[in-house]
Amino acid sequence: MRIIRAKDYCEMSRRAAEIIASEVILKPDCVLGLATGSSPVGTYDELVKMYKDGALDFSGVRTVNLDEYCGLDITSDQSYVWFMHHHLFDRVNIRPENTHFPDGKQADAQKACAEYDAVMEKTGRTDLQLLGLGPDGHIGFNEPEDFFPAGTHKVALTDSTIQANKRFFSSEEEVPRFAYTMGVAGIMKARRVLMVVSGKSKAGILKEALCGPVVPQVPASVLQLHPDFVLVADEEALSEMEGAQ
Ligand SMILES: N[C@@H]1[C@@H](O)[C@H](O)[C@@H](COP(=O)(O)O)O[C@@H]1O
Repeated sequence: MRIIRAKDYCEMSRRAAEIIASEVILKPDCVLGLATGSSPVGTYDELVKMYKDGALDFSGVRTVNLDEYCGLDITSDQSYVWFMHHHLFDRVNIRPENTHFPDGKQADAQKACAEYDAVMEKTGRTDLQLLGLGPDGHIGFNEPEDFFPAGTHKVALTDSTIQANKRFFSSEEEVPRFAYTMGVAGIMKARRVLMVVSGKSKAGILKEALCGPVVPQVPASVLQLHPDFVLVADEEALSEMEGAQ
């Protein structure tokens, strides 16, 4: 595990974007695993800046996103498809057909999950998987469980996740209760995993995930076992890990 300490959210975003950019420069047809949430927004902004400066070309890049809410139309501004278009895809020269998500509108969960696993299989091994960290230790939407779910699966969101994500909706009732998410095996098979974490509110769960036992009740703890795991976090997020690193 490598830990890159950033002063604040801005520096975290810049450092993470530099790591992603080097991937794209070295392998123009790389597969990027992408994440939603507020943590990677600054990283996407930095990538857009580099693209606009002529330093990055996304025309060969392929992407697989971690997750999608069940039931939301892709035109909904709460869907993760919309999020990715708004924050990254519509601002760079990525080909829309090279971007992939679980199909949140597919009511048949088995079909939706099998289809996404097949898409990932066809796309090939992810070169770099970007992750945020949920307040309960979730990665993607892999919520605390008694086991690590391997493949794409349907999850019931925990109350903590619903509470955390309701800020993006006009009311708590509107937060979808279910999502499709890439499984832990899908995340772990990436050649490199890059996690961005910012703020005091994540300090406790970050320490638990990276310094505590590897248990499925803290899904992010599995990252301790990844051979090329890079954490880019700001001082506030790292504040409880001092001395434990
Ligand atoms: N499914 C996403 C996760 O992939 C993300 O990591 C998490 C943290 O979000 P934030 O970065 O806003 O704290 O939010 C959502 O639940």
